[in-house]
Amino acid sequence: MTDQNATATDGGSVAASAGAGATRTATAPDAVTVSGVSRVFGSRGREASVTALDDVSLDVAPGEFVSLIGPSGCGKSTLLRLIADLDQPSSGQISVFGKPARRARIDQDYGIAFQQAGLLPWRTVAANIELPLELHRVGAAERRTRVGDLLSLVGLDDFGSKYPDQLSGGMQQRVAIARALAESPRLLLMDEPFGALDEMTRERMQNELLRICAETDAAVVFVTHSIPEAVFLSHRVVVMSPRPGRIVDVIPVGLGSTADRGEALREDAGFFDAVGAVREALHGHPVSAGPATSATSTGSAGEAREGANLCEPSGRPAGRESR
Ligand SMILES: Nc1ncnc2c1ncn2[C@@H]1O[C@H](COP(=O)(O)OP(=O)(O)OP(=O)(O)O)[C@@H](O)[C@H]1O
Repeated sequence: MTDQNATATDGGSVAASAGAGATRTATAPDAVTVSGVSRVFGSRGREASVTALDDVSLDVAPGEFVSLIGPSGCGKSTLLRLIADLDQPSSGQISVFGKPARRARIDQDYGIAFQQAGLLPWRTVAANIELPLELHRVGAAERRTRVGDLLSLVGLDDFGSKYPDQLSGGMQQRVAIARALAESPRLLLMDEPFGALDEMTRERMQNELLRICAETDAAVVFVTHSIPEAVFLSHRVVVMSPRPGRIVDVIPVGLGSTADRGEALREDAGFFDAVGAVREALHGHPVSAGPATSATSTGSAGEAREGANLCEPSGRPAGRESR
């Protein structure tokens, strides 16, 4: 595993190559490879065209947790949709586990969870979770077993027969995550899945997501506006510029494996250092690398904590290259 990272491309954007914290073998393809991808939305009538993404390159290793963060409209959701094959790039290539994105979608190589849980209100919790299995003609007995396992995994054993409107927002989101995991994907694509939750529920969900990732070893591409959330969850935080969206910095978070992360991390000095580093990068002042020590140079824990209160969290930068 390389220690990350990021290399400047001709256009000034940063190519983020898979790295820290995940297990890469010589033969396994990356979970996600985005190469020189741009997305230009066409003009309508008198409206000018919109370049949502410009020359974005990003690799995500198997089992790696990568967050995308950047100002509103910088193309985070667009990038996630391209990876999920819900939209096509104007130029560049995307592969998922070495396959074209379309093939990966057909093969159900990934699960998706968005900000709105998107549950079907007329189906019970169990029936929502088993929907992807039903669509792929998995037998009833196997579906029942799998749904039972998933309900346990997300801590909803007693709620399988309830309907979505009988659950809290956090519980609904857990159902959506269970559904995304139904086919044991090796990759999860998550677009602000906790954005609508209160802070306490959100932190609990973050803990659960880490536990689930540790258990399933899935890679995750996670869109968020919260720096602390990105830092707490990720092996690397990818920082994007205002439109046209480019990757301007990639910050490795050296806070250990997903399995080792717990509540105590939120008070860890390394966490605040990493929050500070991401915040600086977001404000256009990427901090030069250096393992652990360089993180200290991003500002005091107190300053970083202030940054966290402004919007975000995560781990100690383990050394990176930037533009
Ligand atoms: N279907 C579309 N047609 C035209 N423009 C689009 C379309 N989808 C996205 N855009 C534009 O592309 C840009 C990037 O949008 P996107 O939703 O990816 O940003 P984002 O970073 O996810 O924003 P936010 O953080 O606010 O969710 C925006 O300017 C948006 O208006």
